[in-house]
Amino acid sequence: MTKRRIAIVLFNLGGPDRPESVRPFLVNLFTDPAILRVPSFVRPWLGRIIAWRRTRPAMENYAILGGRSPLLELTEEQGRSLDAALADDPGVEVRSFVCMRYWHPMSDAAARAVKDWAPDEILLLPLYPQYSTTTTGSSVAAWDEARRKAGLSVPTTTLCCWHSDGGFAEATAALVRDAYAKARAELPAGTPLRILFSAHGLPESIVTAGDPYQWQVERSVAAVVERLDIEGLDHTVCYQSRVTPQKWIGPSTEEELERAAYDKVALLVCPIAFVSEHSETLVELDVEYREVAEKLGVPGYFRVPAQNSDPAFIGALAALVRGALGSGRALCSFAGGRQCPKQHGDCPHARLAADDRRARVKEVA
Ligand SMILES: C=CC1=C(C)c2cc3[nH]c(cc4nc(cc5[nH]c(cc1n2)c(C)c5CCC(=O)O)C(CCC(=O)O)=C4C)c(C)c3C=C
Ligand SMILES: [Fe+2]
Ligand SMILES: [Fe+2]
Repeated sequence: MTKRRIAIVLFNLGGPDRPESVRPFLVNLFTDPAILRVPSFVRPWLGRIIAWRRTRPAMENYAILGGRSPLLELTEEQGRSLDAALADDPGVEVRSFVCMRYWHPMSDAAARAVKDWAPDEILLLPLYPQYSTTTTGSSVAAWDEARRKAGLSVPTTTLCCWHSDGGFAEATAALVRDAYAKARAELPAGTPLRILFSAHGLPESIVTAGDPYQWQVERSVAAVVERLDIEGLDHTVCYQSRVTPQKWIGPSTEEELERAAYDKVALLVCPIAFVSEHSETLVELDVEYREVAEKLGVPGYFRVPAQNSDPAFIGALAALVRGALGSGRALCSFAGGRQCPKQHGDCPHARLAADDRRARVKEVA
C-alpha cells in the first residue's frame, strides 16, 4: 500500500545564527507589516531605524548565549521528535520542515524543500500555541507567498491555534508541577509561592484591533491551572519583552516582580507563549528578571523550563497533527477539531476574543 506523504511545516520566529546576523534579523522583523503597522512607504525606513537602535541590546543578549540563538537547533529537534512520534502511524509517511519567519531557513527555502519532497498533503503547524497576527498570521502570509513562488499547490491544512488543547495543557502542567515541587523543597517552610505565567507582550493597539492573542493566553493559563488542581494556588498572567515605546498590554512581568517583593512571595515563572528556550527565556527570564527580583528582595525566584522536546509535549503535538490531517482547511483547535469557517485571523474565536476585549476596555473606561 502506498503511504500518504504528509509534510508538516513548523513555524517559528527564528533567531540570529551569529553576531553579524543580529541586524539583518532585526531588519526582517521590524519591516514586517504585521509588526510595524505604519504606511508602507514609511516602513522600510522606520523599520531599519528601529532595528538599528535595537541591535546593541539584542547583541548583548545573544552574547550571553554565545552570540547566537538556540531556537533553530531546538526547533529542528522538535521536528525530529515529532517525526519519530508519528513514524508508526499506518498509511502515512510524515516529514517535518522548519520554516522561520525572520532568519534562516525562511519561507522560500522551506517551500522549495517541501516541494522537492513532493508531499500529498501539507499541515502548517505554528509552534505558537496562541494565534497572533504578529506571529502565526505573519508566518502563514509569508508561507503563502513563498509556496506560490515555488509553484507548490498541494491540499493544505492550517492549525491556527491550540491554546486550550488538553494535551498541551497537561504536558505544561506536568512541567509546572515538577518545578513547583522543587521550588517548595528549596524554600524555607511557610514562604508563600506565586506562579507568574509570563507571555510575550504585544502593543495594546494590536489587541484592541481584534488580535485574539491576549484572550488565548488567558485561556491557556486557565487550562493549565485547572489541570494543576492545587488548592488556593496563587497565580497571575503577565507580559514580557516590550521593545517599542507604545503602550503594551499588561501587567508587565517587571510590575509583577515589584508586587511580589511588596507581598513577600517567592516566584515561579512559567513561560506560556513560547514552547522552546531562546533569548527571551534564557536571558530575559533567567538573567535579567532574576537579577531584578534579587535586588527587589523577592524571597525566591524559580523557573519552569520551556517544553522543547519534552515527550508529553511532543505527544500532544502528534495528537494535534492526527486530528488535523485530511481536513484541507483552516483549523482552530479551540473549535474542538471543527474547522474555522473563515480565515485564521477572522475565525469566530478571534471575534469572540475581540468582543471580550472591547467589553473589558469599556468596563475600565
Ligand atoms: C514590536 C515588536 C515585537 C512583537 C509585537 C513581538 C511579538 C512576539 N514575539 C514572539 C516570540 C519571539 N520573539 C523573539 C524575538 C524578538 N521579538 C522582537 C519583537 C517583537 N516580538 C524582537 C525585537 C526580537 C529579537 C530579540 C530582541 O531584540 O530582544 C523570539 C526569538 C528570540 C531568539 O532567541 O532568537 C521569539 C520566539 C511572540 C510569541 C510574540 C507575540 C505573540
Ligand atoms: Fe518577539
Ligand atoms: Fe478559531
